Amino acid sequence: MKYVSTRGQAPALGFEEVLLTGLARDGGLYIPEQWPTLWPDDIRAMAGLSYQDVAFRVMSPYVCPEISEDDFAGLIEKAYSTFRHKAVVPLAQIDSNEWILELFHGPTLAFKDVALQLLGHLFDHVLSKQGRKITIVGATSGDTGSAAIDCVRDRDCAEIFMLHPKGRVSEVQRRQMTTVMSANVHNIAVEGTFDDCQALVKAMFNDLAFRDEITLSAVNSINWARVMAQIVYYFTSAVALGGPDRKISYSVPTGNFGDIYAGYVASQMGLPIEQLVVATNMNDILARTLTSGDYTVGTVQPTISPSMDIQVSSNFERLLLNLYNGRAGEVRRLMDNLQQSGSFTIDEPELEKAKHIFDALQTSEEDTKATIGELFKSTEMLIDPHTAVGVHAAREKRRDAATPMVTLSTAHPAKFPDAVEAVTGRHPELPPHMADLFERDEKYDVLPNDLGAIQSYIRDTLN
Ligand SMILES: Cc1ncc(COP(=O)(O)O)c(C=O)c1O
Ligand SMILES: N[C@@H](CCOP(=O)(O)O)C(=O)O
Repeated sequence: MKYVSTRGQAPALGFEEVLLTGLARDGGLYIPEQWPTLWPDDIRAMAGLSYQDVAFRVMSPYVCPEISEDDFAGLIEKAYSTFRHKAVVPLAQIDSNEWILELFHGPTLAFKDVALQLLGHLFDHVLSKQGRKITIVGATSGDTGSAAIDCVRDRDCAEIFMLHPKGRVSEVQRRQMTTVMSANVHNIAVEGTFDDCQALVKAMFNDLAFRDEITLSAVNSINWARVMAQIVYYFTSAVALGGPDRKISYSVPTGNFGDIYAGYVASQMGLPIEQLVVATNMNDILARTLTSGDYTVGTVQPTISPSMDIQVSSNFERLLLNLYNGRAGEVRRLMDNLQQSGSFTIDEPELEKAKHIFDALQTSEEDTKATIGELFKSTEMLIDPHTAVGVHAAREKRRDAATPMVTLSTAHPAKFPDAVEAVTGRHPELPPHMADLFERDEKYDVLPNDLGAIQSYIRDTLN
């Protein structure tokens, strides 16, 4: 499989180089040259298989034979052995024909573990084969950070620098990152928003001399391998609910558009998906764009679902290339507009194409809280605020009550205890391996939102 940049001006790469490269050298994101197809019989044959077996069938066309089938199957086994649920991502029914897909049973209690536990093993495998070391620089609004740190902590092959927006992640999220004392882990609280952190990371990738000097790699969803691993759970959940002989709809709490883009890829590979609902909080740039075509960057507003407090949504660029049928010149035109004026407009035919499968809704803080409360009352289930945004949008935007609707439950409620307790009166408990989180020492540095300052910090730490 070859991968090409969304902007069409970087070399095509194989899987291993895409894994290590992160952002393409022309500023674009890598995607596969074509989608592998899984035919209805291939999908039907997934019924009753373990998550690991389905993961192999879905991902191996992207990875093998560059990594041998045996090695890849072994990496998958190791990656999902750390999950607390045998099904890895179980489904829970919340109403008639309505489900949540629990993606938070990994070590750091968020859906990011599903991809990042695998990424850690892929990095190890490829880097030891090539005898190389990398420096990872990532940006987090709370969840990618701890999941990425967990997957590379104490490994010789990587140093990791994680940028989070100071004061804008939950205390549990911050402590999950800053209480890791491993020598290869470096946390930086940036005086800015998540968008600032992400822009700093992209600027480091676009500084080609710097990126080569430190052998820069990515753990954010700009890395194709992140998206790839997230495709799998659309297949496992659809098959459990009668796919491919029945269409399934999904509602996905959305920020950087990685998780829902993985659903779009699943549909392109052959999974019959009726509808993908883009569920945003008050930071509604994606809901606005998919309604009117106008992508205009606004100011980030803090919410009770902080991991989605994002305006500049990285993976939307991947969808644009698909909507424009691979015409990278069109993506460059839109991205140039974005850089120059802070906005772009999707052309009408491409917007219509998107609307075939995507619906979108912005959920207010009040509706988020009401959904947490309502679900607790009707099912005794505690859900986190991100999941609540998804459930609310699922209920408002559902096209057909006969089609099963699955909301991706992206984080454990104990990551956001204050918001959940305020509504339900019930304190969601952290699992035993994190029970002493609030007693652990923290280690992090605070830096200004300044590229030079952060590059110097990274250079000084590495030397
Ligand atoms: C808990 C949670 N839900 C939803 C999202 C949104 O996912 P994506 O950025 O892939 O759209 C994030 C982070 O991005 C998250 O941490
Ligand atoms: N919500 C994310 C933001 C980063 O998104 P990513 O999927 O591109 O890593 C977070 O929790 O850090």
